[in-house]
Amino acid sequence: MSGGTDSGGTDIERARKTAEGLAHSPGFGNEHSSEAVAGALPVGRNSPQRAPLGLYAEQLSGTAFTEPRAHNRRSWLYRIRPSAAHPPFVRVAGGALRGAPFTECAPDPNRLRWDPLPEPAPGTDFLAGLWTLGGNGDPARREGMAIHLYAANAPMTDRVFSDSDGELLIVPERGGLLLCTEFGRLRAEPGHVALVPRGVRFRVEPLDPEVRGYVCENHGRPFTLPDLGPIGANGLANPRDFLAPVAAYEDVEGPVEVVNKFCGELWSATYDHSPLDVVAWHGNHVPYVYDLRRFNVLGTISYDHPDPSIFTVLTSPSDTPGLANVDFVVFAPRWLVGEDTFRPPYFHRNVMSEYMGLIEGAYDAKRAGAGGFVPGGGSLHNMMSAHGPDRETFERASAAELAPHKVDDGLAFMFETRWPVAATRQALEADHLQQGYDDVWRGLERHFR
Ligand SMILES: O=C(O)Cc1cc(O)ccc1O
Ligand SMILES: [Fe+2]
Repeated sequence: MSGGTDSGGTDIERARKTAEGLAHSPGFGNEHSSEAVAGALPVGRNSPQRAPLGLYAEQLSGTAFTEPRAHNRRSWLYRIRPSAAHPPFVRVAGGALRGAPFTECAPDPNRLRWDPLPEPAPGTDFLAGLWTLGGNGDPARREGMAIHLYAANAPMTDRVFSDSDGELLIVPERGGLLLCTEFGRLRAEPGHVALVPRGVRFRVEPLDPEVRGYVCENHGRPFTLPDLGPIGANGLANPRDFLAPVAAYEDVEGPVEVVNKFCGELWSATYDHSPLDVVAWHGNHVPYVYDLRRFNVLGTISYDHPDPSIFTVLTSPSDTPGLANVDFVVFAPRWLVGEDTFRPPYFHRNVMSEYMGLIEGAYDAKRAGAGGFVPGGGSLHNMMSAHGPDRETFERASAAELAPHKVDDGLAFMFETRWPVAATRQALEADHLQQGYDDVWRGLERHFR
């Protein structure tokens, strides 16, 4: 064993220790390079006749070879054994994980809201703890998205996961995660987001006894930073705040299960070694973490409530300019100063479909607390469904004195997608689906005279 990492201990104490002081390679979309052993990365070419130190060279593509340079994503991995050395994959059960096409139930035009997931059974790891709420599109056509939640209390032991159907944007809400990936290790705490690119193998170790959060599975084009247009050269999420890992490999001989999500189903093959055996790598198809508190929130300094696109952290573009396959949007602490303005989110009907989650505290359009919009819960406002501030919020904000006011009691987010989200049967039949959500808009008085 060498290379500056241990052989993948799996208890929480050990994970916490190894997560502290992790080194990173900063930047978004740039060419990173990293080697855990000096001299492991070939110089001046990707595929020398014999790669350094007896390693195997392997390319991992996130975009077609021929996509424009500005969109192209790929990495070169230098590993102890090539990924190709494996027995056949066989279908395995997916637990509460569901995949597109989402045809179990008719897409529902009603406003829906859920409480947090129930506690998982002891020994539930991240993969077993994934629970699919719904989705749209088709991973086989590389379009659309899925919304999952997770609740786990155990490390993934002797197994790793990879998703051929898309990249995974992980949004921890409770407890920290250590992500052990082919590219190295990342730590993601509540308030951070972590992205695992399409096809990258990884294992999750909880850093706390109970972990919980959300996952956006993006079947479409990889998330990128939104253009800034007239905002200028800086603002929103700044590229240097995205942190890729540095190379850290496991040299483990022994059975490790690789579970692969492929066209909506899970498949498994047991390798005779750890596939997290990448000693060096370079490229731009890489995992990363981003601290949402670094988001540079912009908004009005005159009047009116800007559309929430101003809060876009990451966007997965579609083939139609300006139309996202899915956007990831954050509602971070900010000052509200709009004059003669209804300051919370307005009433609206949106052609896009909105799933909202809450990482901590409260959201400024909805009542918090039991039966309201609570951390770990979520709401789905599908295409054209009428929503906006609940009655309490409307009444309060219509009467409020408009002094400058800081909204700093919560962190909410939205996955906003171009197509309606069809909820899974388990989501529509769940005990934690709130009954009577429509009532939050009941009693909005007639004031017209
Ligand atoms: O529905 C929501 O709460 C999300 C949202 C927020 C906002 O500020 C404006 C529009 C919008 O859809
Ligand atoms: Fe909305």
